[in-house]
Amino acid sequence: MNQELTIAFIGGGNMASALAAGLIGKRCGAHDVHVIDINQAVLDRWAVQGTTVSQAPDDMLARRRLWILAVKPQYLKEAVMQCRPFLQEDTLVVSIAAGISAETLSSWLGSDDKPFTRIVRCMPNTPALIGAGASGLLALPGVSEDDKTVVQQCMRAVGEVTWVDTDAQIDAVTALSGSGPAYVFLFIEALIQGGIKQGLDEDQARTLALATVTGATQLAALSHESLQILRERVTSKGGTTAAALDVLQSQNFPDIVQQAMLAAYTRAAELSSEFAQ
Ligand SMILES: NC(=O)C1=CN([C@@H]2O[C@H](COP(=O)(O)OP(=O)(O)OC[C@H]3O[C@@H](n4cnc5c(N)ncnc54)[C@H](OP(=O)(O)O)[C@@H]3O)[C@@H](O)[C@H]2O)C=CC1
Ligand SMILES: O=C(O)[C@@H]1CCC=N1
Repeated sequence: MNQELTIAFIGGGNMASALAAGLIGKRCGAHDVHVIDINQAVLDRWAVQGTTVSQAPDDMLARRRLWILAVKPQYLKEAVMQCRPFLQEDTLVVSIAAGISAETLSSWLGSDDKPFTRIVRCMPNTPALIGAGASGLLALPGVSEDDKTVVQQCMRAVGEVTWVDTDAQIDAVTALSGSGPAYVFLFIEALIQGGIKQGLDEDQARTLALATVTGATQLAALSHESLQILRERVTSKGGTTAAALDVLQSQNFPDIVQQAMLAAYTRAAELSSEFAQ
């Protein structure tokens, strides 16, 4: 564990909690983490874990090397402006906010003649809570290789990591893995409801649905075969799976998923232009 790493979460809600659950104990101790959140009930939940907390930025923030900006995009500029006076030369800023570009953050954190460039945009997801997350990362040019390593090691502590080159690609990561757990949860909910409609009780349907999605995912990850081959192995000619897949294909299931992803991507771009500069 790297005891040198000190972290501040600006915004201590769902995603900050998921990240901290993976980071505390692996990358830092609870006492190395400072949480700033306007909501006292949220802070009370953090304080019992042994982190320091405050409702507004203070000197503790200046003493935290890694800042993780974790408020909703709509509140990010206000939060950044409140935190900016505490920024140090060696502060490394990671923003997990959907849609807000690295360039916009750079202008908020810096001044016209000196934009702040030690910024990494990160798009994580909530399975980070159990160390099974997936994150996309984008570094501004001011980020050193050492800083990139720090961020990469943090995010590796909570799951898979991939670096991308553009804000548009971070929006694509948002549409795929950032929002993706919600699509999968909806699919599992539908499987459970389908099982119940066909006569299973809720516990049975839930157990089978979760085991099916986990098993299929693990098989896909461990197998050397393509997803298409794995799918075809389930699909006996004239059998039950073929009947089900016919319905999914005729309703354009792949297209529906891609339309949903496009809506997420488009919303990220909207947030970007709404809050730019
Ligand atoms: N949830 C997810 O799956 C993912 C979220 N993200 C991104 O993470 C960010 C946080 O999302 P999420 O954790 O879901 O949101 P939450 O609303 O759960 O958490 C944000 C917290 O920040 C607090 N807050 C608001 N304004 C300020 C401020 N000025 N200073 C300090 N704290 C403040 C909020 O208080 P209050 O509730 O009282 O307003 C809330 O407790 C978003 O930008 C989102 O795009 C990225 C990937 C996945
Ligand atoms: O819904 C959102 O906007 C955030 C970003 C990705 C997941 N949750």
